[in-house]
Amino acid sequence: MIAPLTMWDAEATLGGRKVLDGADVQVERGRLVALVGPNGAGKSSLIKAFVGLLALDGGVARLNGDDVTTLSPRERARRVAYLPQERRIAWNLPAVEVAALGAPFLAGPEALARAKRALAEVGGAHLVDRGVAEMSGGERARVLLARALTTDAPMLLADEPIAGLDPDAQRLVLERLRGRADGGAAVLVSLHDLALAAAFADQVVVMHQGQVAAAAPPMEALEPGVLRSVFGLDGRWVETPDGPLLAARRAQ
Ligand SMILES: Nc1ncnc2c1ncn2[C@@H]1O[C@H](COP(=O)(O)OP(=O)(O)OP(=O)(O)O)[C@@H](O)[C@H]1O
Repeated sequence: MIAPLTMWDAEATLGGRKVLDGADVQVERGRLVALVGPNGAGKSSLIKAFVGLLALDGGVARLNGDDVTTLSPRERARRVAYLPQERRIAWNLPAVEVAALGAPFLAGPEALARAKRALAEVGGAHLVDRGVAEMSGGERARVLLARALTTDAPMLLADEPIAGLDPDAQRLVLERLRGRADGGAAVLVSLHDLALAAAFADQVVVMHQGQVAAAAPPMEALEPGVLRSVFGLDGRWVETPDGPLLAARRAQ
């Protein structure tokens, strides 16, 4: 059966620069895939291409078998929840109303109830009635993540969902995303923390200069050769009872 999220041989250009250069990615139902890579590697571009916000020059991005560019915005929104890297929210609305925007297909009270549940899921129950313009960056990030979870779509793409969160919240959010995958969703998440990627993902896709440098179970994808050639790190993995730890220093 075809994976819900599939991208083949994707090519894309921004400002005259090739930002995707033959990228292949698949995310199966029930899987959490971590997208990692240095700054500028093309992670956001790849995620945007999946939701149809970046046009491909070549290749194809499919949502449940359909080329994303053939789907209406409404149909895209039904199929995929998207958390952009950009955390700006223009209006100072209460958190619950912002989170409810993730469920435009539901009646108001139902959307608000689901939004409240999603806020509680990400440790934001206390934020429900607070205006989003009067929040810290990490609090606002939780509200936007709740908006994506409110969608309840079978595919979930999150661009750096744990950036700016405290260590406890980082793990909480990854546990929730893991939970969505365990519940049957196809989840693709870009991350900079390689140890958390290794701890939570079924598979790690390493991007480098618009290409997929490795795609495999975490330890295999993030082997010392890849750590050195892609990230410039001399690194090795140490197994601990609490999960794998990365011991690393900048390569000389
Ligand atoms: N609007 C734009 N115009 C021109 N070039 C862009 C634009 N947005 C991104 N780029 C370039 O595209 C390349 C890929 O950027 P992208 O944001 O996909 O990387 P990323 O892996 O998500 O990086 P980061 O970890 O820093 O978020 C980079 O070289 C970047 O400079």
